[in-house]
Amino acid sequence: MAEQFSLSLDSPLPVSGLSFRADAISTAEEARLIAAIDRIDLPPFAFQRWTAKRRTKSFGYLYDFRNADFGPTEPIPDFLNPVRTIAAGFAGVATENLVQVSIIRYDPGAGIGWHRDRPELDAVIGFSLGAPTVMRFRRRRGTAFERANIALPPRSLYLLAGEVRYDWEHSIAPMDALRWSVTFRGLAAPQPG
Ligand SMILES: O=C(O)CCC(=O)C(=O)O
Ligand SMILES: [Fe+2]
Repeated sequence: MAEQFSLSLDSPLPVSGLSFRADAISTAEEARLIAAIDRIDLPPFAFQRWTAKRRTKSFGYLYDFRNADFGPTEPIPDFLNPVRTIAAGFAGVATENLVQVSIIRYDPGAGIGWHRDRPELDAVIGFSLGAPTVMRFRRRRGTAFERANIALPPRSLYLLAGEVRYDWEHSIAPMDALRWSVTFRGLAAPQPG
């Protein structure tokens, strides 16, 4: 039978490798980021021949889901420097290690389906702006799924590393109000040999 966890902010985090910080940025910084993001052209996410409702753009490195190409792309814009520094401090890595960022705009009706982030990059560190949402986690256990949720209020920050990054999938149900996310990813540790 699948177990259902529900999380309030002062409960211990239910999945190993998951970290969370409320109020990681000020409301003024949130407004500054949203205004800067709104000046960027965010195309709808394209996967093979489909397009999704969420709009997204990556900087630093790009995994192109249309053709599975992974490689360098436009540099991370300067307006993201303050949050890049905060994300690095939160994850305990050097700022230069956060080589990729993806910006997503979820208009009403847009969500993100169950997935694990691509393995080309390592830690995943995400800021939430705008409407609050819930990130859902699941991992297969025999014939059922073990499940967990975390509330993502605006201006909060989460880190997915280790188990939650590699063993669990995550998703966000279609939103009913506008939300943006700014997600930094770190270089994977060099493989031995
Ligand atoms: O919007 C979010 O916080 C999650 C984004 C996400 O899961 C992803 O870009 O892989
Ligand atoms: Fe993801």
